[in-house]
Amino acid sequence: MAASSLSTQTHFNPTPPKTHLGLFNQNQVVLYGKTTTTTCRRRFISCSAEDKTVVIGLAADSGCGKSTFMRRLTSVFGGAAEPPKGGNPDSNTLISEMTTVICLDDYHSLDRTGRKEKGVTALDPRANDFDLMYHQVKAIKEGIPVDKPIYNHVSGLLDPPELIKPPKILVIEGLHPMYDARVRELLDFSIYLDISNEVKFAWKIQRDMAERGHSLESIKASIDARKSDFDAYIDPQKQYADAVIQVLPTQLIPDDNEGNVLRVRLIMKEGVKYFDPVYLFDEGSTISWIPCGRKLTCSYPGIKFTYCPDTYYGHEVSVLEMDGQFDRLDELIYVESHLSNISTKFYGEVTQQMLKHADFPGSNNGTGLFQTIIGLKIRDLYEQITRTKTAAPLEATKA
Ligand SMILES: Nc1ncnc2c1ncn2[C@@H]1O[C@H](COP(=O)(O)OP(=O)(O)OP(=O)(O)O)[C@@H](O)[C@H]1O
Ligand SMILES: O=C(CO)[C@H](O)[C@H](O)COP(=O)(O)O
Repeated sequence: MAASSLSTQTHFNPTPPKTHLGLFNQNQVVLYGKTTTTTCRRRFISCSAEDKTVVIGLAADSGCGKSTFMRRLTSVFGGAAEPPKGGNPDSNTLISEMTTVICLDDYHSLDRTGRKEKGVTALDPRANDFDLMYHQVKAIKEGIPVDKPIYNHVSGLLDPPELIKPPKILVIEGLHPMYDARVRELLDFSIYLDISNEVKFAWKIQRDMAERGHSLESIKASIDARKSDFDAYIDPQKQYADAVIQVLPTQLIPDDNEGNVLRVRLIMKEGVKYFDPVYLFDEGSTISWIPCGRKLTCSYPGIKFTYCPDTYYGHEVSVLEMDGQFDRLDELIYVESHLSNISTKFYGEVTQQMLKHADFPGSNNGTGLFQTIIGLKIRDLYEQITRTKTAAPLEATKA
């Protein structure tokens, strides 16, 4: 089915007969309710290793900066990310030359009315179809196009599906990319955006009051209504993430309750294939650095970086922390020059990326800085994986 034919907004049952899902093989399209035959990308008879899509998972609660992060990530790969051309205007998918970002809300098995009737939130696994998510992400990873459902956030209904062709890099973003062990296994790299309750509340107010006309009480009520499911189903996923970006109130201003200045921690798991954690000055040491002085303009409360080894859910990690905010973004080059393993292709690339998107939320603090660095690490990971895949057949021929 062509994406261009998918513009109606009728109620649609997203659960395909299980038998169809069990049938697909390397040369089949995993469709919503039926399976058809196709060939892999690059006209191979069957999919070879180098055809396989690299899959990245990004987990966070709603309103925690996933879209902003995605814009920074896709920009690292160049080109604008846009919804599928001629498709459903309410599609949640973003496609660029190298990347396709799919929103896991599309795997809601209950629409807005269905959730209300059953008394479950969208965070509850019972409102989501993990079997379909698993089979479709697996198929895409293997180079097979899929017919993915669409959850329409405007109508609250499940729309007819859209065709997703295997990209070079697939990002699955949403509430549950690391919830189901089978989906987790498919991820080449995973990120969790861990936004503390105070900060989440401040961001929600900023967006939902200013942009969506919601009242303070209704925002509070919606956060409270999701809290127990968030704690039960979303938050535990951070233990599986290869990198966590944790966003907390500043410690530079005693008893700060403004929420404007942030303390942001980049928690990076050690021993992850194709991922070398970033470090400050000296790998593995414990460092505290206040760069404010001649090279960096800092108004109150200044900027403080820390770097140290730690453990996180029983894993060895490196933690890089930035508390405070930049006054002048162009001076970030001074900080960048003291960071190592940032996977840049030229001196100043982090600063250039940050300046390019100076208008994005978080560009003057650690959220923007660490999201940009993770974007560069993902590019590096992708390049290493593809290099390995193309080198492997050559090695085999030599042997
Ligand atoms: N780093 C940041 N600093 C300050 N505010 C931010 C930051 N990131 C996001 N926000 C605020 O949070 C709001 C939500 O961000 P964004 O749309 O990126 O989140 P999301 O997780 O994609 O949300 P949803 O899932 O609800 O679509 C933004 O409008 C902005 O007000
Ligand atoms: O947690 C969410 C992820 O974005 C949404 O609340 C969920 O997808 C339901 O969406 P809507 O509120 O538009 O019905």
